Amino acid sequence: MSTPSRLPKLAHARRVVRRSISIQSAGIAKQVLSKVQGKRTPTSGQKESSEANAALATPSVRKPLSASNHTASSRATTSTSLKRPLVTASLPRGVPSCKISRTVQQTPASINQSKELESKYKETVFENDQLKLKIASYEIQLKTLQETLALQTAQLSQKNESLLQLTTQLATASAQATNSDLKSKLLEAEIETLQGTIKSQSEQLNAKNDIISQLSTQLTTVSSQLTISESQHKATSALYQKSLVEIDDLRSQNSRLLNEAKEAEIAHKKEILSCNDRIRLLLNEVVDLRGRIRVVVRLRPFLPEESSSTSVSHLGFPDLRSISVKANNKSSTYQFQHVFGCSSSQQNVFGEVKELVESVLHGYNVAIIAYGQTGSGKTFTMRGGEGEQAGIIPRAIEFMFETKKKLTHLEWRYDYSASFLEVYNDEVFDLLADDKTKLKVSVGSGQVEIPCLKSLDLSCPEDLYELLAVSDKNRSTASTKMNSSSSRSHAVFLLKVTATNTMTNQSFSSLLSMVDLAGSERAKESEVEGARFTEMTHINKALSNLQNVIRALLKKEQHVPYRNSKLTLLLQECLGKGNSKTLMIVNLRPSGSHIAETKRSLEFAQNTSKTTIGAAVKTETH
Ligand SMILES: Nc1ncnc2c1ncn2[C@@H]1O[C@H](COP(=O)(O)OP(=O)(O)OP(=O)(O)O)[C@@H](O)[C@H]1O
Repeated sequence: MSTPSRLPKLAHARRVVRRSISIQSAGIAKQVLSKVQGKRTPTSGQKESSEANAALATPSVRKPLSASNHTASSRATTSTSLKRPLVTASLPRGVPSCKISRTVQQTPASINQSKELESKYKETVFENDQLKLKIASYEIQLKTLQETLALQTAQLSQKNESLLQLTTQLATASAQATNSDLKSKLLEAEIETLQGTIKSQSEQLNAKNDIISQLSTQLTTVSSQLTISESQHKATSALYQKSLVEIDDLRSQNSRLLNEAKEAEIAHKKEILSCNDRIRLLLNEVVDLRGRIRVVVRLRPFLPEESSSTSVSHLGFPDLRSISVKANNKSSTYQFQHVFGCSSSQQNVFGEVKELVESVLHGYNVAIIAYGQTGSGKTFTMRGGEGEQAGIIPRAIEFMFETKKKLTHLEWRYDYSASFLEVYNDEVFDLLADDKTKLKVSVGSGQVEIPCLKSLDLSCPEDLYELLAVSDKNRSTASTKMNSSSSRSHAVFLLKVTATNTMTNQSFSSLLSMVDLAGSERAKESEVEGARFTEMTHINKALSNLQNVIRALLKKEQHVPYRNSKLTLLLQECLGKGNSKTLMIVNLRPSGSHIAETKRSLEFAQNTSKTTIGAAVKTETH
């Protein structure tokens, strides 16, 4: 802050300079006046008046000079008034004193006065010279002062510049201060916002604190509960440990009991199995007692289209095992294992067959053969329709799967696989194959072998229907006078059974053949010719050969002519060989118009079962 302190000094310097200039100027003016007076020799009144005029003619120096001038003037006046008398009052204004002196008469007084004036003049000249010297000295001083003034002016302008710079800096500083003000206002606003935030957060904090205090209370409650629970837990743990020991004891007891139970179960199963085996043997004996080749008869009902001739007066049913035929006033009665009348259901028929199917599950080979003239119901009996109309084949399969399930607990495992073939014109064809190619049949080591025959595993009863759907498409049928959809071939369904017992390591395989023979009819009655006649010839030849085989078996002949036809060759394993059992179902038409063929069928059936126990006995009455 040097500037403000310097400013008064500077003003003071200026005043000093101005005063000195005024004084000097006043001095100079005096000198000039004196020179002029010196030339004109003014009177004191004129001199005073000139001084006054000069003082008045110089307005710039009038005022500052007034004091000093007054002093000088009064000094001059005083000196004048002391040294000479005042005559100016008697002189008119503007009249020079010299002129007065010339006009005045020179007297001694005036000479003295003149001498006095002369000495005064000399004094005045001297004073004038003194003044000139003073003026010269003042001029030098003035010059010095001017130089000083110039120097000080330059310094002053420098200082002014500095002052300006300082002013600029001051302005900058003040702008910065304004900026700072703005910033501070912003900060204030920010602070205000922050204060608001702090306030809301404080409120939240308070709310949270409330929650915390509530939680603390809860925690205290829970802690006390926990303490109680811990003590309970300790008590429970002790109980648990005790229980664990008891459980271990029980476990060991349990495993011991389990082992005992297992052993008992095995023993029990073994006992059941041996019982089962005994039952099987007994069953087999019963089956054998009924005859290894058994025959049942089934009379089908009249069909809707046969309603005009519904009389069965030519047939008689003395009991469940007998049937009588009246022809040409001659009545013949035939006895069989069973005779099923028109009203017998598919289930009734299967009831007779079931024990043989069971024999297959016991390891015996079985053949179930449907025999009869065309249209007598062979296919219906073997295949049947849907639901209650289902025939022997689907029912046998169903029964086998049921039995398989039942025997699982005795550790028996059964696997079934099926083939379906037909013998047409003494050639064998696979009914499950895509193309109809002849199959070769050979017998090696007592077993029938058909190399390319398809065999499908049955995992459930439903698999059978897929198989039958395929075979139905391939079966050889034709429309004849006797049957609109007559089977022109012998259809043979083969079911191979493989059984193993994991407990006893027993295993066996057996075969169930279910045969739907082609219709046995006379050429004359069927009125067939050409290809149909050839078919019929082959059909009858095969049936006749079947009869021959059965006869040979009945007579226990050494040679059984199985090889005489493909049908008997195929069926030999189930037909008479080993422990095989055969059931023949002889189907009859109810109409009296087929009485001759009915009699022939009954004759054929009688011959097949003649020598077995319980076999049909032919009795004739007249
Ligand atoms: N027990 C029965 N109950 C009702 N209808 C039957 C019965 N037996 C057979 N039929 C019907 O009689 C007709 C002929 O039967 P099926 O075709 O089974 O004779 P088939 O002996 O097989 O003849 P073919 O030897 O010519 O093939 C069919 O329409 C069949 O539905």
